[in-house]
Amino acid sequence: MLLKEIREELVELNQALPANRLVVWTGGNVSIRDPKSGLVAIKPSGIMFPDLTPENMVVVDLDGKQLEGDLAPSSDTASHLYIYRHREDINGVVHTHSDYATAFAALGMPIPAVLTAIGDEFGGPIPCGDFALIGSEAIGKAVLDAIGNTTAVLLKNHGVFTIGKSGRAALKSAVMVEDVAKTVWLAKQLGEPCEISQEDLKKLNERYMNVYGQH
Ligand SMILES: O=C(CO)[C@@H](O)[C@H](O)COP(=O)(O)O
Repeated sequence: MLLKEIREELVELNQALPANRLVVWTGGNVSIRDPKSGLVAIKPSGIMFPDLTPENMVVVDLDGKQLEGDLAPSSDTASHLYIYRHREDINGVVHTHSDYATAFAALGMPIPAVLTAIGDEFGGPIPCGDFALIGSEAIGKAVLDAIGNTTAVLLKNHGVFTIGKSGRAALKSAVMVEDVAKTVWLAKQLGEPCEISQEDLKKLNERYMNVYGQH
């Protein structure tokens, strides 16, 4: 069986979606690209998260040819693959419908850069990309058209897509998006949140990426 360790990690990352309250029922999906082979492992479509196992993960090549797995792959497979084909630096893609971030998406509204946590993690506002129908690579194109240099994007009327150098990095971005979306939503109930300057956003992001934590 191909990609044993990646399959195990992929189950863990997919199950982290409901555990972090980023999805309900069978919503959302995670994929990981194996940097060595270039193959992608992705969640099967419409399966309850507790029923995901390393064996029922689906392995596809970058053109979408199913190499392993008996179940149909995630509905968003073509879009994940579009992202991997166009971004060699990305090895993890996460899609969620997390509540607060998706409320912004329902309005087609970016999340403004009004918290240091947004500067740290995203370096600026979290953009909102165009509406795209589910089932083709259109969502992947909308993600890359809007995402710029950051790791998260809202898709209008839909939800959240995040990308990362690894599946875990993409998951972290998805958790952070929901956290800041909630705080910004709360702030908007009290008034108009204050934007952080471009200069300070850049400084926050550089410190977080290069100094924060253990180096
Ligand atoms: O919103 C969508 C489709 O983009 C998904 O999040 C589905 O809700 C889950 O689809 P599968 O990955 O299970 O096919």
